Amino acid sequence: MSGGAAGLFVLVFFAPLAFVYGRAVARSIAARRRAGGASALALGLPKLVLPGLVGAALAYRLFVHDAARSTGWRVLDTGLALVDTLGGLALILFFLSVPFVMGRFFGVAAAVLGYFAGGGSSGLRDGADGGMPAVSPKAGGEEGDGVIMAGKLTIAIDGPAAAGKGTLARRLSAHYGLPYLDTGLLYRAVGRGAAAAGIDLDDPVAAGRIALALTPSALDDGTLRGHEAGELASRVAAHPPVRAALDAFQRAFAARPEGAVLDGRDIGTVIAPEAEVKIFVTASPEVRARRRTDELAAKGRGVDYERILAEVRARDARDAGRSVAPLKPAPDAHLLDTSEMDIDAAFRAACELIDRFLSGRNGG
Ligand SMILES: Nc1ncnc2c1ncn2[C@@H]1O[C@H](COP(=O)(O)OP(=O)(O)OP(=O)(O)O)[C@@H](O)[C@H]1O
Ligand SMILES: Nc1ccn([C@H]2C[C@H](O)[C@@H](COP(=O)(O)O)O2)c(=O)n1
Repeated sequence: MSGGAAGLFVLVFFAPLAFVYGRAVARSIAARRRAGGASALALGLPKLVLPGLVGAALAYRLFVHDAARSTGWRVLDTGLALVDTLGGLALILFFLSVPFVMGRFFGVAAAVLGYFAGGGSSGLRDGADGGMPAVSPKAGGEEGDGVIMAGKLTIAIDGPAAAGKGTLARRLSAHYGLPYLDTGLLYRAVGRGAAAAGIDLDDPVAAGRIALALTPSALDDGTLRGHEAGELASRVAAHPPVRAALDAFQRAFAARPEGAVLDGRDIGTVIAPEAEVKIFVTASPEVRARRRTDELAAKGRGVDYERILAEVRARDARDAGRSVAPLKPAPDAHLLDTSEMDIDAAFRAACELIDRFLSGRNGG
């Protein structure tokens, strides 16, 4: 076998091992990036120095060695001989060095492109990460309504209770063919889990433990969307350990290569500050309470508008007043006040904002 063919064989043979190692490198860069804020490229480049040198020596040995002739320059010839010897040594150790070199390059490239960004702090894993299935990987299994997009599009929707975030987010997800994550559902599952376990909802450590143990099956409970689970959610959501435990899953979802739609309270400010489009949906407390009352009445629940209004106000105050990730618009969010808009009008207004962004990006 020629040197080139042997080299190709070695690369293909070690590709699976390099993939596994590279994925670990990408995850570690993603975790450090979240902790320190530096870019994936800045964190990844130093990791390429040693594998770069070893890789160059290996490549020289595998692909150039046979063809190498004297250049007539003594210093250069000595240098190349040294490189050749180093490559030979690396070849001897190739069981270690080839997957290491390939894996490092693959891992840094994956981290820069945003793959494998999940840090794995809770039992939840984003399906894009090769782990457990995502909450809603596709918009109800539909393709987008004929919208073809080039490049990532993450849409962050935030706003107070009953503002219409979920209604809008689901329609945008279907329209643009993006996966959707209702982040409130995560906090609802933790609140419900904490109540079921009989722990004190104001105990941050105990609630944090429930969040760490959360698995996707806990999200299947249809009653989580109810009013009571919302109140429990709002209480446990104020605890830093709870938010920290749910952080990696949400960030990984937002960082999917194609993008995603997420709705919640801190998507534009904390979870996906790099989102391409951020919308802060709001409406007056009276309008929101009216919508919620009508929604519950339509389900046959006897509800009192004044009580719902008081609860909406109390939830707003708790969500906006907490010290971690409070409800507030990101500085670059578009405000969408739907007090005077029906669902279709709110959807059209959001699409206008998003389409304007897309056409600007495409140079249109
Ligand atoms: N623009 C709108 N006009 C009229 N009704 C609306 C509008 N947007 C949403 N609704 C209705 O208001 C109710 C609350 O909407 P939705 O559940 O989407 O709000 P949300 O912000 O996701 O609430 P939560 O904070 O509980 O997650 C639903 O009954 C929905 O159909
Ligand atoms: N990103 C999020 C999402 C939700 N919460 C908390 C605060 C809410 O009152 C509660 C329920 O959310 P909903 O389902 O009504 O959107 O969960 C949060 O703190 N951060």
